[in-house]
Amino acid sequence: MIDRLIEAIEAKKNPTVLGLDTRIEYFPEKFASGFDLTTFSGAADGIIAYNKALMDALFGTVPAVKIQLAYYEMYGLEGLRAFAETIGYAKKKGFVVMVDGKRNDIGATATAYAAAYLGETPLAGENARAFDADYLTVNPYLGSDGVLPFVEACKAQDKGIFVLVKTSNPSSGQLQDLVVEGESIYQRVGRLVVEWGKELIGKYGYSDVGAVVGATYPEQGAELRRLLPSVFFLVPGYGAQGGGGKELAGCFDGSGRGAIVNASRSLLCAYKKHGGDFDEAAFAEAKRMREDLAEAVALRRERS
Ligand SMILES: O=c1ccn([C@@H]2O[C@H](COP(=O)(O)O)[C@@H](O)[C@H]2O)c(=O)[nH]1
Repeated sequence: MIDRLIEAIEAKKNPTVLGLDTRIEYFPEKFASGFDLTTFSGAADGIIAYNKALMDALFGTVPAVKIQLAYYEMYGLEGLRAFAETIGYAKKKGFVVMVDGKRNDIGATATAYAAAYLGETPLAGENARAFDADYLTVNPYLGSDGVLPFVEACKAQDKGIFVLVKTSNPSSGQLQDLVVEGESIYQRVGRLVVEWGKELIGKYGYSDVGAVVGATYPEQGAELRRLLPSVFFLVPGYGAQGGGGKELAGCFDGSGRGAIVNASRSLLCAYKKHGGDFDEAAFAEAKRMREDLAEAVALRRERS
């Protein structure tokens, strides 16, 4: 999977993920008036239409989408309908599809999560795909037996995972920065990620088992880039959380690979900044973000 992700980024010359954390409060008034937003079903129809319009506007320039499950679960079964339809449409448009669910549990249950998002669910006599994502985010807190079922699914199905290593939120350091046996927890998790992914290295030297590294901690991003040369980064925290610009140079490697950067609210609500229609404004913001990241990559190349 990782080779396909890298090639998609290179085809679009853009290491950006469109984050589909879509909620009805983001809809501009004119768009909102087309749906019955007093019901889950109307909200789901609106979310599907909003996502499709954004994907239609951005598929030529952005290689991947990240669908944040929480924003679909909050609309109940209808939200899951919107989630499934968004995955289907994203695939039709050629996006690499990441699901941000931060899943984990004991091994047996992790196997069920892996079947749900990356693999196949056994039915009487045959298997079927529930939600056919390319990538899933995974929480490492339960240790190896909670992660290996996802790694097995990556192997069997040519999929990928991003394991939480250094998250973008303000209190991420409360546990992740604790020093244990001479290294921080996030460094230790990073080393485990290398271990988990060592049999899944693709032709560019990166593994299907990647890491989530927050844009809001650029120093740790650069440190982890040096420590974990085979680990590809999903970098959330751009825009609305304050991350971005040349600070992100250290997340990339000397050839400009190694990371893809997510932006959700700054693209979903770009019309509030740029004016005009929400899809056109998202396109303008995606172009600006691509230029911003191109500067970060150029700086990284200069330094190598
Ligand atoms: O460390 C992390 C891990 C995941 N996220 C998720 O990424 C997006 C960010 O949304 P923005 O609107 O661009 O801030 C959201 O789905 C988070 O749950 C993260 O932010 N940090």
